This record gives sequence, structure tokens and C-alpha cells, in this order.
Amino acid sequence: MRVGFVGWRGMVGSVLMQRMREENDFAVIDEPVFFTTSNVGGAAPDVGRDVPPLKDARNIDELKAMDAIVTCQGGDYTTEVYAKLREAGWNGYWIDAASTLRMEDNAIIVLDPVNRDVIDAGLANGVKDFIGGNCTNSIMLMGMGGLFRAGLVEWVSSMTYQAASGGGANHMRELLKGMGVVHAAVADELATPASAILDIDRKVAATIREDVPTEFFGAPLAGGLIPWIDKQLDNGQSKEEWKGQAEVNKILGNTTTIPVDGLCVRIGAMRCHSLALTVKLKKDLPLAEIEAIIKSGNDWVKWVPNDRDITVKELTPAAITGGLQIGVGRVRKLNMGGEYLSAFVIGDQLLWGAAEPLRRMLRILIER
Ligand SMILES: NC(=O)C1=CN([C@@H]2O[C@H](COP(=O)(O)OP(=O)(O)OC[C@H]3O[C@@H](n4cnc5c(N)ncnc54)[C@H](OP(=O)(O)O)[C@@H]3O)[C@@H](O)[C@H]2O)C=CC1
Ligand SMILES: N[C@@H](CC(=O)OP(=O)(O)O)C(=O)O
Repeated sequence: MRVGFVGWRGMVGSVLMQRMREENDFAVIDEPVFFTTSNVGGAAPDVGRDVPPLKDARNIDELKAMDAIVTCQGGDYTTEVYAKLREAGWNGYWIDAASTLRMEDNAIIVLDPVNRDVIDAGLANGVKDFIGGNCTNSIMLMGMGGLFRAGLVEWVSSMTYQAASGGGANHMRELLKGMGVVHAAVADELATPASAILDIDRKVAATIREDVPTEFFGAPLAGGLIPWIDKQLDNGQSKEEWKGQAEVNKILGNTTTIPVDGLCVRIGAMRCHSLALTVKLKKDLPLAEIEAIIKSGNDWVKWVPNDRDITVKELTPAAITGGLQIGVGRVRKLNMGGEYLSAFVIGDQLLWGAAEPLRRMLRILIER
């Protein structure tokens, strides 16, 4: 297989390259070819073997020579290039991190530990477009997939806590700069144990309002949160909230829609997305049974008992970031009744939320 990689040096692309090196994926690709939109002829990344210099990611003839293309370049690139490539008669596999093609009829949203059956059926039917899901949805399904697979979910309300990385590298930098600005404003007072906390707080509040950078998020994130992610829709949802029901049901291949809705909120975490879920089950099951079903979802579920000390240690961005485990905890029955379950799900949004499903989809194609 000749596999073209576009967008490999961006944030998602870099995580993809790192994971592919860790899993020795380049050894099983006949010919990896790297593309660029900015540095044609430059050196390709080090993947442990000889590869040609960078090719032009807008050159349809070069792209057409690929059996599969993996792109993390972004939605604008997909919009610009994908249709031209298909119109030029290219019939290869398109694996994409961007949301552009996700809801197209001829595309499958990939999350193989959850929907390998949908992927296999698509491959058998000649589907050629395999698109990574929205990070929040992929993390939720990696954590709670067992309950969905068992047909136990009537509806889900999801309140999210989404990290800066969901916006991209510049957003991560802006969060950190903001943290620095806030600290600098009161560094002297902090160094003096006798200083009054309300004076510190007043200075911090003014700094957050006036001095924390807002170029990328549009509002101060350091020391705060932003209760809106992505575009505004006419029905009052944010686009991020709309994706919940649309994508979850498509990933699962449902013929009857499971309602999924809630509020999506940006918080000051670096790259871990979390969701506080209310799940209405179709029946009142004992908690031990629910625990077993959630744990059986896939190999990456990290079950965290609903215990204070364990939860604050293990169900946090500090514990989860940089790894493939999806933390699932705070699972208990709610006062509303035996069918109402709470759960807190957390995962690294650059791994299962972005790069890992693409990496695994390529591997599925190669190993067919
Ligand atoms: N961020 C996220 O959490 C998620 C993102 N996605 C999707 O993945 C796609 C890519 O996102 P993301 O990785 O954040 O995008 P980036 O902005 O980090 O990278 C995209 C491209 O920008 C170019 N670029 C320009 N300057 C730089 C630089 N200084 N360093 C690195 N690359 C640079 C590179 O292209 P070139 O080498 O050709 O110049 C690169 O491939 C988007 O469609 C996004 O929607 C999906 C799920 C989650
Ligand atoms: N919108 C997500 C990140 C993302 O890229 O999502 P999507 O792939 O659905 O555009 C966030 O900001 O956290």
C-alpha cells in the first residue's frame, strides 16, 4: 500500500506520528509518502526508514498515486482537495481527522473498539471514506460503550469539561500565557503569607477581565471557563452540542436515535476532555452489573471506584493525560430513581479523541 500523510506536523498529526512510531506501524506500510502545504521538497519526518522528500499536498496527480491518504490537515484542506481528487477518478481510502465529511452518507465515523462491526460492514460494501469522530463523543463512547452495546441506554445528558487543546496549539499557548499573567499580577502578594486574600482576589479579578489574552478563545480562559464551544445554531445549541446526538448515533449505526444532549464547556485543562453524564437506563440494574458491563466495553476502560480518595487521585487530567486509558468513575444511582445513573468520563482528547482512531483505521486497512 502507498499511504500519503497530510498534516503530519500539526498537533493531531504529531500525536499520530508518535503513536505510529510507538506501534511500529511504518514497518508494515509498503510506501509511506509525506505531503505538505508549505514546504514542498523539504525533509520528511524521521519514521525509521528512507522516505522521499515532501510532496505538494495540493497536487492532485501526486495524491492520486496513493492507495490511502491520512489527513490531519484540517477542514479547509479537506474542502479544497477531497472533491477534486474524487472527481479526478481517485478511488483510494480517505482517512481524515476533520469534521467536514463526517455526516456524509458515504462516510463512516471510525472508533473501532466501539464500532468495528460498522467499519467492517462499510469496507465490505465498498466505503472509502473513514473519518475520526468529535473528540468528546469518541471519549464518551470509549468509556460508556459497554452500556450502549448492551442496548441499555434510553438517553444521555452530557455536561462537558473540554480542554484547551480542542481548539489547537495556539489555544493551549493562550491558556498558559493567561495563567502566567494572572500569577504575575499577584506574585509579590503570594510571596508574602500575611497579604490579605481578598486583596489578591480583587487584583486577580481585574487581571482576568483586562489583561488575560483572549485572541484565540475570544474570552479569558485562565482562571475561568467558557460555556460555549464552536458555532451557534438556530435552535440554541452550540455546534459542539449538536454533534453529540448526530455523531454518537452514527458511530453506533443506530436505526433508532438515542437522544444525547447537554452543555459543552471549555475549561483550563491542557488536553483532557471530561464529561459528567446523566444516563437514563432502560431498566433498573444493580450497580455491580452496571460496573461489569462498563468494564467490558473495551481494554482501555479504567474503572475508578466511587470513592473519594481514589477518585481525586485517578479520575483527573493529571492522572489521565498522555495515556490511552479512559477513566470512568463517579458511577452511582441518582435520586431521580433506579434507572438514573451518573458517570464521569475522562480521556486524552489528542489520543482517543483524535489520532488513535485514525491510526487504527489505517492498520485495519493494511491488515485486511
Ligand atoms: N485539535 C483537536 O483536538 C482535534 C482536531 N481535529 C481536527 O484535526 C485537524 C488538525 O488539527 P490540528 O492538528 O489542531 O491543526 P494544526 O493547526 O496544529 O496543524 C494543521 C497544519 O498547520 C500547518 N502548520 C502551520 N504552522 C505550523 C506550525 N508552527 N507547527 C505545526 N504545523 C503548522 C501544518 O501544515 P503544513 O505542514 O502543510 O504546513 C499542519 O499540518 C483539524 O481538522 C481539526 O478539526 C480533530 C479532533 C480533535
Ligand atoms: N471542537 C473540539 C475539537 C475538534 O476538533 O472537534 P471536531 O473534530 O468535531 O471539529 C473542541 O474544541 O474540543
